[in-house]
Amino acid sequence: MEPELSSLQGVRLEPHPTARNKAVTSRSFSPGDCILTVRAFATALIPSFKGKRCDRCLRLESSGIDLKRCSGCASYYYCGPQCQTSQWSAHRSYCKNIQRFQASAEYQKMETHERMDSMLLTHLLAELRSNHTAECTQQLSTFLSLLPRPDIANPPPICAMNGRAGTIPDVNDLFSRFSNNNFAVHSHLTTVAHGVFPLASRLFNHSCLPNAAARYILSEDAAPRMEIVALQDIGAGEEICVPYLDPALLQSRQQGFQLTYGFTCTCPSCSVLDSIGRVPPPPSSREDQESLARALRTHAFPTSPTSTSPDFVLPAGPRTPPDVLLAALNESYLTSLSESFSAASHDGPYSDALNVGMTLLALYCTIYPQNYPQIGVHLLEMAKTAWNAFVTADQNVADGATRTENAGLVDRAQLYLGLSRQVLNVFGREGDDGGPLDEIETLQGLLSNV
Ligand SMILES: C[S@@+](CC[C@H](N)C(=O)[O-])C[C@H]1O[C@@H](n2cnc3c(N)ncnc32)[C@H](O)[C@@H]1O
Repeated sequence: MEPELSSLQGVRLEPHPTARNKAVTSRSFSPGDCILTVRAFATALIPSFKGKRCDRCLRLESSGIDLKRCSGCASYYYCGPQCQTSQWSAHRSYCKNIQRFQASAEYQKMETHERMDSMLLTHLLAELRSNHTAECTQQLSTFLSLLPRPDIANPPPICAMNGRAGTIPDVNDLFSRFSNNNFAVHSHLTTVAHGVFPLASRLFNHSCLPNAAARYILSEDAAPRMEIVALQDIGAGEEICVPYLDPALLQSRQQGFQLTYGFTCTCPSCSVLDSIGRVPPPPSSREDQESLARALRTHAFPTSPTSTSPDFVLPAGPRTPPDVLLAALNESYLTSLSESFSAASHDGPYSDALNVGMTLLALYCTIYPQNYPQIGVHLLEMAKTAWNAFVTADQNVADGATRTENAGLVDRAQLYLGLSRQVLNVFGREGDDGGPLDEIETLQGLLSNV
């Protein structure tokens, strides 16, 4: 058994019929419990964050964080001498070569995802050349024990390295474990980097109705940490699954599992979609769209009197939709609801935003499992929209809304904010300072002063 597996607490591996192994709990976990915490073996910033985040700890430049450029390559940025020093032993092997490599024709002709792979592989190899600690040896042993991707592609070009190499595994062996064992590192649910976390890869299979999710902790002078958080009550002996792809990719996700990971998902959500076969397109007439939206809201919130009543509750988890709702499971329906909500919640009319926002919430609750963070973030956006509608209330009255409707907006903002807090407290904080939980407190302060 790999050394890292023997010291695990609360989780053990068991055989899985098609995925080799599965991680099961050896005790129960409650929502919000941290099941596992692991440090990144290697990371690479996504290009749009280069120069805006520290290349070592990934923290964002801000009033308290002043990034300094590496004077050797002028391509890497650090939040301070501690991050630069601890990265130096690995960074120095490619520091003098990285500019030439990234300007080269072979790098320039690569697609964005290939460049990400190239940089992540470069960083991983540099780490292996420079780091001979017991932790590094363990992480390498776990990484090499991972299932290789199904169709082994050629590794991308990597940056030339200086200095002695020591014993390093073959690049093909490393790369064959890359794409199916690679995590998007996020801050406030926005992807900022890709990272290799071997133990988490070894343990967790995918489900589109996951009972756990990964969050990322960024702290000064440390490689980012991944924490696997329980989203629901998980009994002893249950499998722990995380989402590899966004479950909202209702039609495209199965192809993603096949191409990138080489498996067919048979989770309950995929089984329902499989039994439906071809999902009809969303209706085109306004009348049919409204009737679909109404039916979806009734399906998602059967026990709630109305979406504005103080008794409004979120469902305990998604239920299979009846046939009349099948068009709502077309991926394009979610896209169009999101776009309509986003446009109206920024520019108004806010009443339209709140209306379409409730339909989008109903759809999220039909797709995502209970306490999924995207549900909480959407509820926060709903609360902000109700607040914006309230603060522009005089204008609304001029536009024909009654004063009673406007007074109800504060109660609605409060209701959505409470539900958002309930969901996001389970996922907890991740990434940079600030973020949704702080925004909730700011809005709470404003609401309390009305
Ligand atoms: C990150 S590894 C997961 C750990 C893996 N079970 C093991 O024993 O090492 C990813 C690989 O596990 C398999 N896998 C993950 N989730 C699966 C699922 N829901 N159904 C079937 N295979 C799955 C696929 O082969 C995938 O490429």
